[in-house]
Amino acid sequence: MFDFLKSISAKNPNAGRGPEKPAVSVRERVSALRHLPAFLKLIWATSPALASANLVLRLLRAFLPLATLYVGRLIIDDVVALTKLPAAARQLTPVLTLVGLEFGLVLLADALGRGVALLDSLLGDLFANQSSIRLMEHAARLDLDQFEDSTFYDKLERARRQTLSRTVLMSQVLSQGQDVITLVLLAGGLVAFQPWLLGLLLLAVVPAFLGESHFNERSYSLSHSWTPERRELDYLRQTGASDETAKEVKIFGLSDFLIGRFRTLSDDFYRQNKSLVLRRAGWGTLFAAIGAAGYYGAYVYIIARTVAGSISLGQLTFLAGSFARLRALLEGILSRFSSVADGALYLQDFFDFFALRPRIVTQPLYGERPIPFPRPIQQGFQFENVGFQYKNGTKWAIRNLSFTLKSGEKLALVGENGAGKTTLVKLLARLYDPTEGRILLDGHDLREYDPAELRQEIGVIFQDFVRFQLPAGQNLAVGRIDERHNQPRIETAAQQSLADTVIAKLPHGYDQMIGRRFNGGVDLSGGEWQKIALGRAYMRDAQLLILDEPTAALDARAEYEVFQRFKELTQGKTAVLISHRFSTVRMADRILVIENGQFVEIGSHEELLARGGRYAELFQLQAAGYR
Ligand SMILES: Nc1ncnc2c1ncn2[C@@H]1O[C@H](COP(=O)(O)OP(=O)(O)OP(=O)(O)O)[C@@H](O)[C@H]1O
Repeated sequence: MFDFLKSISAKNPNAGRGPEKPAVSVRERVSALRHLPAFLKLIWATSPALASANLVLRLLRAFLPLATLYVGRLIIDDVVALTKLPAAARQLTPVLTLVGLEFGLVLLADALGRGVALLDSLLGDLFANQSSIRLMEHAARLDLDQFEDSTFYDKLERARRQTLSRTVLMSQVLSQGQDVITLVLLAGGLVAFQPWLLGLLLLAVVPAFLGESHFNERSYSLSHSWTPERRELDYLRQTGASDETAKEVKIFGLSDFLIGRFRTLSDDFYRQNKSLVLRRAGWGTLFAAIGAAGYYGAYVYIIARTVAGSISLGQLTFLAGSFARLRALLEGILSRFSSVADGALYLQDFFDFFALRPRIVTQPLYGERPIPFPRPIQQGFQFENVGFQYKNGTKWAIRNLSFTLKSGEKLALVGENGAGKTTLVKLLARLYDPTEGRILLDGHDLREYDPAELRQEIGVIFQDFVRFQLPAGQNLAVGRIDERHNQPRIETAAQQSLADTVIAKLPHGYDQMIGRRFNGGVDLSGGEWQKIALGRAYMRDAQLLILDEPTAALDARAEYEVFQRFKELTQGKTAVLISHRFSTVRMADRILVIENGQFVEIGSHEELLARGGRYAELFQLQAAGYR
């Protein structure tokens, strides 16, 4: 009978598509149910008031089907009894009272049903909002390298995607409880009459349940194994039509290429899903027919007993009604069981994501507490044989690097593309921890400080700084977001970074929305954006300022002015500058030259020129370009 299960399993819908996740076993599905208590706890915590009201209404609602059927039975028996009386003796009042009672029960059931739906929807909305907030909060706590890992993205993606289906899961779990109570009550009536009818009932619904769970499992496996492709589809959709990419897509004529890839992937998914949906519909029809046959078998039996006179007409309606109701309930419960198990599998992704822990945490050598950050920094930072390898990288980005960044010093980093300059500053800001060696601050390993406190004391502007779609003032204030209402401070930072000249030209000044994504937004030129980003560093008021290619997009005059101010503004502060422009680099107290992640030389501009090494060579090369 269940050959279809084997035949379907053999035709793995993912066949031929790279590394695939095996179909989820029944054991995995059942074991995923263990997440339900934690899930219900989360729902309860969302709003105990709404959750308890929901439970009370559902409990009341669970009793109504039995009560309604029972009153229906009394009505029919009364009517039959009345028809047997002489016309003069027929009293309608008791029957009408019963009809009134049934009417009341129907109204109550409807009101309770609506109440439950309302509470489900309110609770679901609240829960979805809170889960999204928790997801964002948790993602913010994780490390940068976790974001660079594609399996992490898949987890995040699945956890995020499931926000909506989790609210569906919530009402499914609650409805399940409600229906089980109704079922037990109705089954009690049926068992009292003829226990084997219950067996017939099970026989009628079990095949449908097995079919449902099988297809749910296939559907989950398909959807799970397609997570990376779905991310790619989203990426293609975004790249094919967004303000950020439109320019290059047009110039390079990329739309056919992008659409072609999108079409191939989406057609492939459509085909696989279609075949699954078709098989599901086919088997579903057959199982529904089996269920109906079971019902009519029981119906014939009950009719035969009524005709034989062993039960009343009212009992006939009650039993036939109970049987039909039970079949629908049982079918619902069993098929819901498999979608609950299915939803619980998704819960696994949700809890898996929350189980991820950041690794960049304080690791105090002595005692429990991180050591307090020095204010001011006394000696500075010391790299001791530092090596770093990206998790997904094949070679060392930095190796055997030792040097000192003295307190108050302005250090420039020089090296060719890919030499490891940005990696070095990411290590300084503890976005990553060294793979080998250590970085000391005032004699203590950076790992002994609280990472949040460390980052507060560091102002970094990366070359790929974010162009936030926010008003100009807030775009500067992201450097110190708790000061976003401090207008004088924002304006001072803007003056220091020359962003004030950009903002002065905007129609709404500091309130002008920047970026084209939102209504009324104005886009800026690359250099104008850079002045805004630079302003963030001045908002920060940190002890260590790191500017990674801060002036690459600035015109010659702006660059000159920025560096005139930079020297004044970083008086007494430690600063690291990364630049390919020697006009910028030469302003630093010392210059560290690195190549392939390794130390080459360090010294002032004059010292390095006099030495005639790599720096002198690169400097002459650039100078020759100007002659
Ligand atoms: N997130 C990453 N994952 C894997 N490898 C990376 C990552 N970021 C950088 N790399 C690799 O590490 C090496 C050093 O990169 P880094 O960005 O530090 O160079 P850089 O000196 O700042 O270069 P540029 O002058 O081009 O900005 C390069 O080989 C680069 O390919």
